[in-house]
Amino acid sequence: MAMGSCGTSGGMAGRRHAAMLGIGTANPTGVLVPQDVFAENLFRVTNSDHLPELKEKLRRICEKSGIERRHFHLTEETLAAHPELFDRELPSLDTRVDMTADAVPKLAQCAAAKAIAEWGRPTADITHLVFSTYSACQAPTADLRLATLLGLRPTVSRTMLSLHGCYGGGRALSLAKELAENNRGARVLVACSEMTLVCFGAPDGGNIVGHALFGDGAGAVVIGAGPFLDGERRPIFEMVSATQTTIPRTEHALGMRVSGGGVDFHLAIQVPTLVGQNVEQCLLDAFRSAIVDDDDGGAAPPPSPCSGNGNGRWNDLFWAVHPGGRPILDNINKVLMLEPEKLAASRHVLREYGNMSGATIVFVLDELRRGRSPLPEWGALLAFGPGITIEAMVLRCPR
Ligand SMILES: CC(C)(COP(=O)(O)OP(=O)(O)OC[C@H]1O[C@@H](n2cnc3c(N)ncnc32)[C@H](O)[C@@H]1OP(=O)(O)O)[C@@H](O)C(=O)NCCC(=O)NCCSC(=O)/C=C/c1ccc(O)cc1
Repeated sequence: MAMGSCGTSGGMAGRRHAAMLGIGTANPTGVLVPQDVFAENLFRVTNSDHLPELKEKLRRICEKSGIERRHFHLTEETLAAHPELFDRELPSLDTRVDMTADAVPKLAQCAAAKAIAEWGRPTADITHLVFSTYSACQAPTADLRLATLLGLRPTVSRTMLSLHGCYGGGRALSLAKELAENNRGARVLVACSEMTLVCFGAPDGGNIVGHALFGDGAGAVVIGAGPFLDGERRPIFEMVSATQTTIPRTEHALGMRVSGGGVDFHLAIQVPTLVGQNVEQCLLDAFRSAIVDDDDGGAAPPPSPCSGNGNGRWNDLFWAVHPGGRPILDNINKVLMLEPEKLAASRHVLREYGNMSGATIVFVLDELRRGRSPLPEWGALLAFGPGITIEAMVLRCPR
């Protein structure tokens, strides 16, 4: 069924949408843990084998997670040298802050170097940096360290997003779109770098799902709006419109809190249902605010939700959905009546890396553009996190 159009809202002649010009991802090279031995390993290295029922529960959760392997910065050797990282009785925040201060921006550097190389222009042409992480515990913050590692200009305009969790990547991309479209010639580097060592601890009833889900990784994207410069590659995805929605009265459902033992997080069992119940309205709002790029010489207008009832029509799009957890993808699939392959990129990233919080959405975008078959012209990006906040973006794959 073709997406129709019945007059898109707010066509704006001459408007140039920001576009992604380079994408890079990176994972720590140290530890790759297969999910089927994760529970066994975790209980052994944290001296928790006296809790067999909890271990069995983690094993059950791992089996249902849709994850096959995850990368971690933290090694068994480091844990052996720092028992405070798994003994909640011992203060460990200093250790975590010291360890992440360098490791988080260095992982971001690996992803950013790839994104910049693909973009094709000198690093000095980056004008803005937006950095997102849940490991930001000190100032000067990780964005400055990354700027130094990459050799960005001292005039680069930096913004740090901290503790946004899994919607951090979506928020950073949305902010970069605004910066690129409203500052002529701006080239914005988005970097998201997430490391579980800031929240790692011995398993207890409260954090068991997080242990099964989260992994370490970094994603980076260079974003700019036309006119494009010599040497710049063809836009990968245009960022046509973006919305942020907070689901009312769901503050309790997802959260993080810095304590003496690191960052504690909380994931309510209702999160997949809440996301499923609210996602279609967020998408309708995002598509309503999409603007026709009249400059694009005959480009089709964005699909308009006012010309149909939504369901089924969503299959005309490509999908970049943050794989927060397997049931979240299942619920979105069901609510939007998507064909199974529509979420294949999200499921692939979940399977190969787990949930890398804000960085994950960059992995999904990277996976999508590497796919064998051509993508539909229009697509949707979704990311979720504490709030519950849903970031939605209408994307266009230039022809
Ligand atoms: C793999 C799970 C855990 C289980 O699969 P299932 O299909 O729901 O299976 P079951 O319904 O049989 O549940 C298996 C067990 O897991 C338990 N469980 C099922 N969700 C739960 C639950 N949130 N609590 C605590 N027990 C549970 C459930 O009660 C059950 O326990 P038991 O009967 O003893 O086997 C699945 O529910 C899942 O992936 N849930 C996580 C979804 C989720 O909230 N994702 C986070 C989205 S937001 C985001 O991406 C990041 C936020 C973030 C936040 C902080 C940070 O630092 C960084 C990032």
